[in-house]
Amino acid sequence: MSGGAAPLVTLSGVAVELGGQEILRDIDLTIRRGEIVTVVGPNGSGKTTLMRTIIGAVAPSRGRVTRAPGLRLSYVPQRLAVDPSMPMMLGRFMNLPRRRDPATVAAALDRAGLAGMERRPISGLSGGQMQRALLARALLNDPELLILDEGTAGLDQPGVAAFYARIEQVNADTGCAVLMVSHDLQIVMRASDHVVCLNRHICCEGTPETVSLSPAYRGLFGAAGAESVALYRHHHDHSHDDGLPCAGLACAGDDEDAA
Ligand SMILES: Nc1ncnc2c1ncn2[C@@H]1O[C@H](COP(=O)(O)OP(=O)(O)OP(=O)(O)O)[C@@H](O)[C@H]1O
Repeated sequence: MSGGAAPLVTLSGVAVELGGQEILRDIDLTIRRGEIVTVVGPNGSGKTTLMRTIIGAVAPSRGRVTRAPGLRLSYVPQRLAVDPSMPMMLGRFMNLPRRRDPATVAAALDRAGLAGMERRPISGLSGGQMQRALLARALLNDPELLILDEGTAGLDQPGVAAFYARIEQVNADTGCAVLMVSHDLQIVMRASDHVVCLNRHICCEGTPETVSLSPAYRGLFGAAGAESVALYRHHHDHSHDDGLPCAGLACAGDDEDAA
C-alpha cells in the first residue's frame, strides 16, 4: 500500500502508564488506509496495551492518539470463550449483541470463508472456523481498520497460513487497513506492508524487506529468515532503563537510525 495513503490513526509521542508503571513510551506510529501493519515483540512488551490504546480503551499518559473522523474500527479478539454446551447457531452468534440484516451477515460470513454456515452450531466449529467466525463478526460494520490481537493463537501452521491468506484477501477486496499482533513472523513478514518491533518503545520498524535485510535481523534469523520464533528469544547487546531485553534490531533508543 502507498505510504502516502490517508492516515487512519496516528500516535505522536505516546506514553502509557498502568498501575503506576510506564508500559509504553515515545510511540510514534501512523496506520494508513489500506495498509497491513504488524506489531511483533516479546511477551510483556506492550503489544496488547498498544492495541488497546489505539482503539481508545486505554488513555495515553503523554502524547496524542488521533483517529480519522468517523473511523470504522473493528477488533478481533484472540479468542472468545464459548460454552460448548450452549446451543447457538452461527447465524445467531452473528446477530449478537444486535440484530443485523441477513444479507450483511451472509456477506460477512462469505468474506470470512464461512459462506452458508448460518445454521451450524458454533460448538461444532473447529478452531480455525471459530477464528473466522470472530473475523466475520468484525467485518459486519465494514471496517476501515481491522485490528487483530494474536488472531491465530491456538491454530496449527496450515490454520495460521489459511487465516492470514484470508486476512490478505479481505484487505485486497475491501481496502481495509489491518493492524495485527502476531507471533507468526515468517508469515507476517511476507504479508505486511510495515513491521513494528515493540519492546515498550519502538525498537525498529520498516518494510519487511528493510527489516529482514538489516544485518541485525540476519544475525538473528539467518539470511533465509530462519525461524520466526527466534524473534521472541533474541538477545540484545544493550540494556534499557526498564530492564527488559530489547529486539536485536536497530533500536530507536540507540544512536542508529530508527528507520
Ligand atoms: N492494567 C494493568 N495494570 C498494570 N500493569 C499492566 C496492566 N495491563 C498490562 N500491564 C503490564 O504491562 C506490560 C505489557 O503488557 P501487554 O499485555 O501489553 O504486553 P504484550 O506484549 O501484549 O504481552 P504478551 O505477548 O504476553 O501478550 C506487562 O508487564 C503487563 O503486566
